[in-house]
Amino acid sequence: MDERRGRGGRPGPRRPERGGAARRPGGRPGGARPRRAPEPDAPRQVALELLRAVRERDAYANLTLPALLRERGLGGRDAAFATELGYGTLRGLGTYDAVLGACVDRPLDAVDPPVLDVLRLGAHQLLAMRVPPHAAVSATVDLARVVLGEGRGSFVNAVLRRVGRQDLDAWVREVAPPAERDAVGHLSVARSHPRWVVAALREALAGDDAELDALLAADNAPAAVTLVARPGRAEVDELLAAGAEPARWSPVAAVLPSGDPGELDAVREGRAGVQDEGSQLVALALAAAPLEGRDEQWLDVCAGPGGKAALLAALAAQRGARLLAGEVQPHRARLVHAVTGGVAGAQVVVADGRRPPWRPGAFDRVLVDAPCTGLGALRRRPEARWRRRAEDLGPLVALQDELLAGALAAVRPGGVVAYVTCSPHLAETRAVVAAALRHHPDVEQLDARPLLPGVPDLGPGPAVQLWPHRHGTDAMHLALLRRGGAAPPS
Ligand SMILES: C[S@@+](CC[C@H](N)C(=O)[O-])C[C@H]1O[C@@H](n2cnc3c(N)ncnc32)[C@H](O)[C@@H]1O
Repeated sequence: MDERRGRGGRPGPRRPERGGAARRPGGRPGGARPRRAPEPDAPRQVALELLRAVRERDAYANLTLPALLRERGLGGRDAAFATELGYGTLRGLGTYDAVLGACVDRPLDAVDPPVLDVLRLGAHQLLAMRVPPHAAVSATVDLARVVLGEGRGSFVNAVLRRVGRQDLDAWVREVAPPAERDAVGHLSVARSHPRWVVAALREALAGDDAELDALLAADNAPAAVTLVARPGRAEVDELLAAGAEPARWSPVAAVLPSGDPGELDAVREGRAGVQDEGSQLVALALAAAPLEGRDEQWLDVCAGPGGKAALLAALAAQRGARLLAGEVQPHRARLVHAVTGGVAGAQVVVADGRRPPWRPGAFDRVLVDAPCTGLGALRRRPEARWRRRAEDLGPLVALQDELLAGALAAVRPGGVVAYVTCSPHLAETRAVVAAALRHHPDVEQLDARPLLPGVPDLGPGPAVQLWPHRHGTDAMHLALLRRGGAAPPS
């Protein structure tokens, strides 16, 4: 099929309706109307601009989309539609490209990238949204005509008509390798994750393919907006009174079912914040870890942008302890300052956790929330799975090893280090901890599971592994390590 062939499109002007049938304006008596370009459909245009920004500028979708919505003045249902279309298309790219590959008679990388963006948007509407098929095709073709020109419009029309000939399940049966022959390849296409990511998650789930399927499906669903009431500064009841609902696990969490969290007083005033429940649970676990002797100085080695630092600083202040938050990037250190600034004893310093300015052995509790692949937070970052490469692992693991060694040097004998990643990848979790235990014979790993009271299915221990499909949280990993030796007097 040639995208430049023919001048397709429908006769006469049409206004694409979001989610509904294309509507014809009232006809004029007496014959032909001059041909007009279709009117732009703002939510679809916004979704298309989002795809382009991610593709061309490596933009972060979760930062770009809100700005585009503001710029276009979109709110309410239009904003929700643009969000579902843009984020859903980015998440589903792997599946949609496999389908489109069967509908276009050339390799997809020979299709102009802007045309491919439009085709992907059309495929998402046809295969995963409740948009009537004729409206999905006509509104997307109109978008192509407005943005790319008439000839591209007829190419898009022809391809999307092929896509629409069967539903998603039928397409997956046709284009994915059979699960019996290639389970990883099948799930990679069916659940739209890169093959190396599926293989890594499968290993982390000990090869249980039913659980793996549930995890990959959970990655494709938007995460709930979870709030944290920072202890001593806000109460969960205040969040509930403002429209939030009780959360499942964290005693300081509430879930906001709809609306802008920035409109809640407690969030605007920094007494509460937006934070995944898994992140809350690992910070609460570090604060609750049993400790002999002094409990005055806490350290967060990798604090930016500051979600866990804000919670730890509040918990420390309640007990008369103080948090020092380190962060290597100055602009991220400023973000940490913004969320911890009002808390007694909290301090922020720009520092490299591998060559830190603080005294060895000075801290009683240390958090190292290490930079990682982020494979546990794919629900929140629609494009992240396509951006990460398996080759990123080596340098990240080397950095994680060094940062954990730095944290173990910073903690006093008898003190506790929490090693945390928002990735369940075994190379970033179990292997990093095993290497640290090998290199530090005086360090013992504690069973972290009892420190998350009431949370089931945390894995075989001693580390904790949370999962989106089991707990509704990001896939946070927590290992708790205690440095040996006699505790200093309190
Ligand atoms: C996973 S994020 C931490 C998230 C943070 N704990 C929170 O809850 O908001 C990792 C952070 O480590 C920082 N980082 C990377 N290398 C570092 C280093 N060598 N020393 C200190 N911080 C580092 C990154 O800039 C990033 O802000």
